[in-house]
Amino acid sequence: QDATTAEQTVDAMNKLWGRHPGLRANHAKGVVLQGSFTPTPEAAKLSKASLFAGPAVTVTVRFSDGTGLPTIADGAKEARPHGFSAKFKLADGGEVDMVLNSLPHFPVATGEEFRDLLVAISQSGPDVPSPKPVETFRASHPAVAAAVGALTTPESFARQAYNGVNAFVFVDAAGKRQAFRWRVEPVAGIATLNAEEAGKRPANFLQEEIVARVAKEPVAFRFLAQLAEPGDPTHDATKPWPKERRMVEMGTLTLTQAVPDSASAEKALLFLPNALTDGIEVSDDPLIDARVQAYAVSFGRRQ
Ligand code: HEM
Repeated sequence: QDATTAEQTVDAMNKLWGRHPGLRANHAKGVVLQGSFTPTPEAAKLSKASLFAGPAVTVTVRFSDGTGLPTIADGAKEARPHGFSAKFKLADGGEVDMVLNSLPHFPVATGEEFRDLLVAISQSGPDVPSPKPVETFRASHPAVAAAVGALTTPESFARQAYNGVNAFVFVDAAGKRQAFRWRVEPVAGIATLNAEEAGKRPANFLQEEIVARVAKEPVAFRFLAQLAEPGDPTHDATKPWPKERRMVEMGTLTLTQAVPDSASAEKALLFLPNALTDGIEVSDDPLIDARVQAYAVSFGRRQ
């Protein structure tokens, strides 16, 4: 993907949601917490990454609402998908990032298509006659309706499952490669609100609830890797793999405290889907590079 696509994508986000100094072009509203990740013995068999060799490492997590609107209500339909970003601090000084959200799969397969979708939305205001550009786009991209239709509003950031959507590749000590997708499940279980309940909640209920919850008790998530079988597409994030694919338990993340000054912490943070370590690699999914470029453009604009 050429660099202009990323610029055009962030331009489209800024047009849709406004440009807010110091804040992210997408997932602008968030909250930062801290904890640790403990790998399972199975994890070390799949990947030689030091992250899975143990002992536990420190992790910074940012939960977020969708869109670049910094004051969006957490219960709004547009605040979905909710985001989950994690930065693992390795013993060797390196870092691994995981940038997940609550979509079961992505609405489009490439960065160019995502830019086109955002542009179509920005050209489809209430006064535009049908078929609006976004309606035409959705008609030719059925994965959009399937992805968006599966979204829900959680009762808590701690009661939501998050998906990696993009495929990555584990490399084990013998050099064997295994494509996988991340799935993060809340130990407290999934709990969703219906539209009416979500609409009645205070604007910051998810942000405030997670801070209050972690002050009382640790908040834990299971990290699962869904393993691809030969023939499963790794280059197309619109295509979920069959449900019966093996899910390997890779470890548990336990959040133990909110970061005292979340606003300044999130300003300094940049999560990149290709920030990996020896033993975890990118796949042939073109969205990964598209994301990396767009996140860098957004980061540059929010300095
Ligand atoms: C071509 C596809 C995509 C583009 C262009 C895109 C673009 C962006 C941009 C520009 C930001 C703001 C980055 C920053 O300022 O740090 C962002 C944030 C984010 N995106 Fe994406 N995104 C894409 C796909 C995805 C996918 C597939 C996921 C998850 C599965 C995802 C999850 C997130 C999350 C969780 C954040 C907030 C990061 C944080 O907490 O700092 N995005 N995205």
